[in-house]
Amino acid sequence: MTTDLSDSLLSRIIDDLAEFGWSLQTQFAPLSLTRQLAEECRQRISLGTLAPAGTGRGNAVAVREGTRGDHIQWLEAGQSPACDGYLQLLDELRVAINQSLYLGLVDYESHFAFYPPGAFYLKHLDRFLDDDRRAVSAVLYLNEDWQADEGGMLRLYLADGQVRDVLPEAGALVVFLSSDVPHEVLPATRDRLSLTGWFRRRGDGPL
Ligand SMILES: O=C(O)CCC(=O)C(=O)O
Ligand SMILES: [Fe+2]
Repeated sequence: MTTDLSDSLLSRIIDDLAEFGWSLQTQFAPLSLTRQLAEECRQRISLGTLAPAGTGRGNAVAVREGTRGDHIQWLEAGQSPACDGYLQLLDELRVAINQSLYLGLVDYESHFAFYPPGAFYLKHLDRFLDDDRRAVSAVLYLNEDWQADEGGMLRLYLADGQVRDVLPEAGALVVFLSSDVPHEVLPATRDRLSLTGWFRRRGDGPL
């Protein structure tokens, strides 16, 4: 298997997850890849293929402007070299997490997300009431030269009571335990692009 992620990067993420329940790697993906992904996201926005995100699943899915204002489109393998390159990196991370932390992660589901200026996502947990397969959340940001005064931070409420803000700067990957870390997306003054996804365990029930 090709290894595009360095051993030291993988160990930092795994050690952080085990010790703190989250990890931020500001230089996870190369700029060449995040530029292609940002370009692809912008094309999809202009083609109108991103749709307002719902919250919840199945019958519970509802587009509630008050809760989240992002537009999303799910990724599928084979759509573009950039998307496949990203999915390959995340799969490497999935295998490394399984080898060290025995989480039994079987796949990774991911979508492009576009927050227009002013859009936000209120404080929530990345777990559905009827589906506990999402175990580890991972978000890659695609925005070059993000300034703190432009807002758009991901605010994490950690188990030890600390609150941490993450800038959505291109190339940065934030990873956290889906059931343990409530978080919110603060409104920004500029477009905010990302790839948000979840490593999943095998489900217990018939779904
Ligand atoms: O974009 C982010 O920083 C986080 C997005 C998020 O929390 C979600 O889509 O569940
Ligand atoms: Fe979330």
